[in-house]
Amino acid sequence: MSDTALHLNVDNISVTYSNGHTAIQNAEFQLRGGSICALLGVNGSGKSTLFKTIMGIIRPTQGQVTLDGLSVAKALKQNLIAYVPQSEEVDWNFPVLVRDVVMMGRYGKMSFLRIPSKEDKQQVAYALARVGLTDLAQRQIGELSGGQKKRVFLARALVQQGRVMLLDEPFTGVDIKTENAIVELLRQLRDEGHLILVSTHNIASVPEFCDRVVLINKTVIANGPLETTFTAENLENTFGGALRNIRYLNHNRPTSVRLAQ
Ligand SMILES: Nc1ncnc2c1ncn2[C@@H]1O[C@H](COP(=O)(O)OP(=O)(O)OP(=O)(O)O)[C@@H](O)[C@H]1O
Repeated sequence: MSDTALHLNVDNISVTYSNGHTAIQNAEFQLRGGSICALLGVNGSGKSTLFKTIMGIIRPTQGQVTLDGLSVAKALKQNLIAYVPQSEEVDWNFPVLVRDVVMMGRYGKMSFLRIPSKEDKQQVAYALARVGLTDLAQRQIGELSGGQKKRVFLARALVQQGRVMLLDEPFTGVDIKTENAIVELLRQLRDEGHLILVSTHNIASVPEFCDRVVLINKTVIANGPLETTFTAENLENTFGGALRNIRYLNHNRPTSVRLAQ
């Protein structure tokens, strides 16, 4: 990893919603570019809240998030962060074409008139090809399958060319072929120096493509390289009774994990 790799610093943040509920308390970890990190935790453990805080959608009540020393607001202005939200957070009835949703990822690079340049159009075409959606560019987003919808937002994040990519449950509702295609794309982005933070409930797939893990339950239970952090003990501390069928390999590292229904 080069010295120029980007640094994401989550510095002792706490987040309390307006109803008084504290979703994150004293969470702290650091990540660097050129890695794929899994964000793991039970339902309601604060994963989406953490993403939204890193994206500047929610302000922490304590602590701060910085990227290469920049505040989130400044990092966003420089288009450093791209976000692939959970599907439920998107209004799929909004009448807009696939191509236009992807073009939204270029808005930060356009003048206020938002007239796409040749470069903008080329980037959109390239991103659509990279996620295998070229043939669906003229479709309304509401007319896509679950997996295709995910890929539209991946393409939008790609054209933004952010150095940090946050993916909230990118594998939910997608078939195995699409999951493999997304994983391959994430690997390529990692190799290009991007920092990928991905929340997933598919714990069994984590060792296949992640180099690091952050385990959370309101606060950070453990974080670090896969080899030392993705351990049965840490997973049990994070998921408790929800874990079943852990098969252990060397070094106490699970090779196969299934969550109880
Ligand atoms: N807008 C909100 N106002 C109040 N509480 C909220 C709000 N959004 C989330 N919460 C609460 O904050 C906690 C963390 O929620 P969050 O959505 O971050 O969890 P998550 O780990 O992403 O869950 P999941 O795996 O189910 O997507 C939960 O207890 C949730 O009920």
